[in-house]
Amino acid sequence: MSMTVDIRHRFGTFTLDAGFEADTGVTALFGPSGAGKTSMINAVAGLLRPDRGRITVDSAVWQDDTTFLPPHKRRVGYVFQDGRLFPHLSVARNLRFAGLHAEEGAILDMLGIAHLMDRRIAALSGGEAQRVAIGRALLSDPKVLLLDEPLSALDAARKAEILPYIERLRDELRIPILLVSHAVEEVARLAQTVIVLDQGRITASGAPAALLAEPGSPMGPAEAGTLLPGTVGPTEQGLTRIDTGAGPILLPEVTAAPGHALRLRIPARDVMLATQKPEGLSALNILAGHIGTITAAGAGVVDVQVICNGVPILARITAQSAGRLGLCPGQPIYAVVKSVTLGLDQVFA
Ligand SMILES: Nc1ncnc2c1ncn2[C@@H]1O[C@H](COP(=O)(O)OP(=O)(O)OP(=O)(O)O)[C@@H](O)[C@H]1O
Repeated sequence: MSMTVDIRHRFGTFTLDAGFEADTGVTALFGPSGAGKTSMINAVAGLLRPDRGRITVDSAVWQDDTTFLPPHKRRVGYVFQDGRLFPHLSVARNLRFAGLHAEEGAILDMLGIAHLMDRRIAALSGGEAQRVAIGRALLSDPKVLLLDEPLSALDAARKAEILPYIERLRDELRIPILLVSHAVEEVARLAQTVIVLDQGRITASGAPAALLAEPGSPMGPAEAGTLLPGTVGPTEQGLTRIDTGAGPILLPEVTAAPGHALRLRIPARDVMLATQKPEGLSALNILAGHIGTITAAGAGVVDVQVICNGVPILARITAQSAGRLGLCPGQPIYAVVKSVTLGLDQVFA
């Protein structure tokens, strides 16, 4: 299944003018507050009627110059930031409001909420309530699932609890999922494709790893970094070795079992460079490589791509340091990764 969205709409001085295609899986709409993310998904849901637009889902036209399907004729599941459930009613009653569906059991299992049916919404954790809200959206058998910052109201522990369920939806539902988010960690973990919106326009799109690895990243210069696939190795003295293409990386104990595949996020600002192999350093991870590109990444800073065994790692240093060290492409270099910055919140499957 796939959808195409192309919208132009004016709110006073703000103009939304953006188009994209989304396939099965998660497409993230990413950008700062006021960029137009919610307006985009509201237009998909039919809650906003854009001045001009064309929206198609598979072969069905939801909007074009002569058509505008009202919201109830669009097969969308919409999950709002705050869930919008009826707090005084049970989970079962809340779900019934969406109507019954033959695959109900499978959806409840997929979200891990089957055992919560008799509980009142008010007695659920924030994460459980959001899973119920997603369940309610799915029970209408939508062609497209819209998630508007579904995790933003949750604390870190609840976020961690719900993320695997959203990953299951991504992997098992055969429909496009549009995820509105301004959290890089979330997008990096969940999305196959990121659409970066700024002031109503698309400024970049692509796989999160590719966008983050671009010097001065279009997802925000402060976010530039590396998403590095790895495999969990042995744990010794509280440190787990992750084997990556760029070399082994040590992390404070990782709970995933040896052999488990995961990805590390290494923010460019947490990587230092040394022209000689450092000795007597508290940082544990020193990767040998050579310099690929050196690109200006904002006022007084450069992003240096270090190629380690063919794998690029991004380092953010001051332009002054780059000059002082005499860095140039092709030069042998050591990337020093401060292991303390690789917390478990940045390690995910
Ligand atoms: N109904 C409306 N009337 C007038 N202006 C609106 C309306 N809805 C949205 N806007 C404006 O359109 C712009 C985009 O808003 P939108 O909510 O789509 O952004 P967003 O990226 O989702 O932001 P946030 O992350 O804060 O939710 C903002 O400048 C907002 O003030």
